[in-house]
Amino acid sequence: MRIARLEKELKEDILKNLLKRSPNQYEAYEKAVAEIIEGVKTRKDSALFEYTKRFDRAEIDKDTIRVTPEEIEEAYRLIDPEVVQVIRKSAENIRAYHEKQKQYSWFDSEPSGIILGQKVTPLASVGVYVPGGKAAYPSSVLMNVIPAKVAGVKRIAMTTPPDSEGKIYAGTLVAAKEAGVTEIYKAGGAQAIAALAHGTESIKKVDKIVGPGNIYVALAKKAVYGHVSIDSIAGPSEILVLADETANPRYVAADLLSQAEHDELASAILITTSEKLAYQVSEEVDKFTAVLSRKEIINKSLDNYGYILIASNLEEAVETANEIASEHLEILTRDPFALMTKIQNAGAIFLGEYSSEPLGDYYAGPNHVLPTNGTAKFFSPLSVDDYIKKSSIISYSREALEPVYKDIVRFARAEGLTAHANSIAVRFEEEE
Ligand SMILES: NC(=O)c1ccc[n+]([C@@H]2O[C@H](COP(=O)([O-])OP(=O)(O)OC[C@H]3O[C@@H](n4cnc5c(N)ncnc54)[C@H](O)[C@@H]3O)[C@@H](O)[C@H]2O)c1
Ligand SMILES: N[C@H](CO)Cc1c[nH]c[nH+]1
Ligand SMILES: [Zn+2]
Repeated sequence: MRIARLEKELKEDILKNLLKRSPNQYEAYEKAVAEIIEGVKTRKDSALFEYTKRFDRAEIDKDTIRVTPEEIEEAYRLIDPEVVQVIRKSAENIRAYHEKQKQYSWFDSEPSGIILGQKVTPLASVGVYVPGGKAAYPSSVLMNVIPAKVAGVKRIAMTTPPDSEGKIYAGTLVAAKEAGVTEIYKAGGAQAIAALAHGTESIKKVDKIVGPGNIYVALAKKAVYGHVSIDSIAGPSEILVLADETANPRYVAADLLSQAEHDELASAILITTSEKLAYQVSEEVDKFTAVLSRKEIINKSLDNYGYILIASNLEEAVETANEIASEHLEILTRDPFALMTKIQNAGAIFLGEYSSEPLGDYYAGPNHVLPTNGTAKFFSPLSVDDYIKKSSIISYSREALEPVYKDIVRFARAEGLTAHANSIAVRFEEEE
């Protein structure tokens, strides 16, 4: 991996390079995505099937697009029962964590006759995109669906690309069944997002689309936003490791590669105060990569967005980490908790040498759909909040309104809105 000293210019170059991965920079893909969305919007199922044939090489029609109960039963037969057990345990952890995020309606009432409150309502329908191009992601099924179930969403329509035989990976189907998905469709990419947003003969429109995906998926979500709601746009995976001389170089290398293997556009960055560690990690990266099955993707992503940066001190390391605002941040230093308090921007923070990133991807419970491309500066992990909406509750009795109504009338008149003033004053006409 390339090793460099962390200097101001280099820091700026790296940030620019990382930001190139942002969906805002992908004009080249935008046109293709716009055409796909327009196609599905106007020609519905027929366009959806056509694009599925073109991009996934699968023959899908109105009779085969929706996954049947028999296909799900078959998936359970195909999948190793021990994997089913792990999916169940992991689902339990995810459910327990997200239950703590649940928000409840509340009402405050005062003796004067004022009731104020907030009513929490789950969204009625959600579309969950599960990526399936370069890898299958049963874990992402759990991460997207379980918070929706905890929130109380009734209709959860999942889409994921089929393989060239029109099938979906058995693990993805098992995870969907375990998590409680109500409908599963064989559709991927921008065409799936368009179908969920605009509806087709086979897929009914949803209110919100969530889930990560490649550049086509991300841009399609961006394009349909406003017509439906979306979660934040989770793009290619990222890891940033902050390490000092106490870190184990094999662990650091392994953790960097865990995210580099996702995608050629994934990013893996080490910032360390130890030059010795920098060189050791680079060696370990080479050794691991040589024997890893996804070495081609890894090599490309490391060439594109892999860096080992040597910082003069931990303050400089932390400052850079905050600017990069990585999706995942691992802290492998003498006192990780002390450093964590200085972290302003990161999607998920992993502390200590036994908290490797995949623990969060699969098992611990917090969501693995996290802000990428520097958006951890203002976005949060996917959560139960993404699946609810709130309504304000206001109720005043006559006794509560009477002492304040003239103030409200005055305020409305000050805005020149006499109908507003009238709607308050009309209730006290006899006192005027
Ligand atoms: N942030 C997260 O939580 C998270 C979780 C899992 C995966 N990911 C990321 O999601 C991404 C998954 O990407 P993927 O490609 O494996 O799967 P994907 O399902 O997102 O994309 C596959 C689809 O892309 C479309 N496509 C491919 N080439 C196309 C072309 N030339 N023109 C138009 N459409 C085309 C096809 O329709 C195909 O079905 C990776 O970047 C991975 O890092 C993120
Ligand atoms: N690391 C990914 C999010 O960036 C999530 C994932 C799913 N499976 C493995 N990893
Ligand atoms: Zn991962």
